[in-house]
Amino acid sequence: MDETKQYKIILVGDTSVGKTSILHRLVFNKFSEEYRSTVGADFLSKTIYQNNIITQLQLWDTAGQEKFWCLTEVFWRTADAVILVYDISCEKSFQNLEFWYKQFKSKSVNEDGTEKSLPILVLGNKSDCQTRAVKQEDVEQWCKEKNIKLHFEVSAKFSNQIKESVTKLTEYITEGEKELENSHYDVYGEEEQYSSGLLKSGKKSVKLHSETNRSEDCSSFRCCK
Ligand SMILES: Nc1nc2c(ncn2[C@@H]2O[C@H](COP(=O)(O)OP(=O)(O)OP(=O)(O)O)[C@@H](O)[C@H]2O)c(=O)[nH]1
Repeated sequence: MDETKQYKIILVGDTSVGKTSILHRLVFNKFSEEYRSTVGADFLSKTIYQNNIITQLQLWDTAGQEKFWCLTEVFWRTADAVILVYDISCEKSFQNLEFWYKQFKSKSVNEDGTEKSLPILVLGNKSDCQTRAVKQEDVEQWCKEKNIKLHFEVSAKFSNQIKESVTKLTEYITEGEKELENSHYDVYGEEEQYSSGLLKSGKKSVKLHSETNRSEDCSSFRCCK
């Protein structure tokens, strides 16, 4: 019988960087130019079949607008990985990665209060934009400082590197687990199958987190869309 794994992955990043668009591309293979801000958090699910392992991803789309952010320690306690998203055409969205990094670090603690070390994927979205404002090497340097191994530039609009990056993150989580079990796992060479479906739409109560400041976000600059 196939083994089944379930992972909860949380996307965070400034408003308008394209978190919802990335998930819609990944799950429904669709893209919309329209912008509707996320309130609270929603999740979409996706299943990956790989090496007789069925991996069910619960992908949480969170609000980039601080006033709609409502993620508590309890929510983060069950997280298996985080995706930090910035917009390659908006410098502020990259600068604010530090804010998002600190936010989730402060929230993702174990029950005994010790820090949880979650796998992190950094995505620079809107790689289709002509107006680049964030240098790839600056992001690489930032990732290096934080010991983050996974960084991709992606485009939700043109479906560039979305599937690949999330698959890589899934492999990374699985590898980490296997390492703990001290056994080998071959992640390459098997066909993947993706299923989609909106399982739940959450409009959560609003709680303002103001312990760490961040710069003005992308929405006020209206970067490349
Ligand atoms: N050119 C381009 N535009 C994109 C891309 N991804 C998203 N957009 C546009 O950027 C805008 C914001 O996208 P969303 O996916 O709603 O952004 P979000 O990060 O979920 O925003 P919040 O819900 O406020 O946190 C929309 O107008 C999208 O059409 C992309 O890859 N390329």
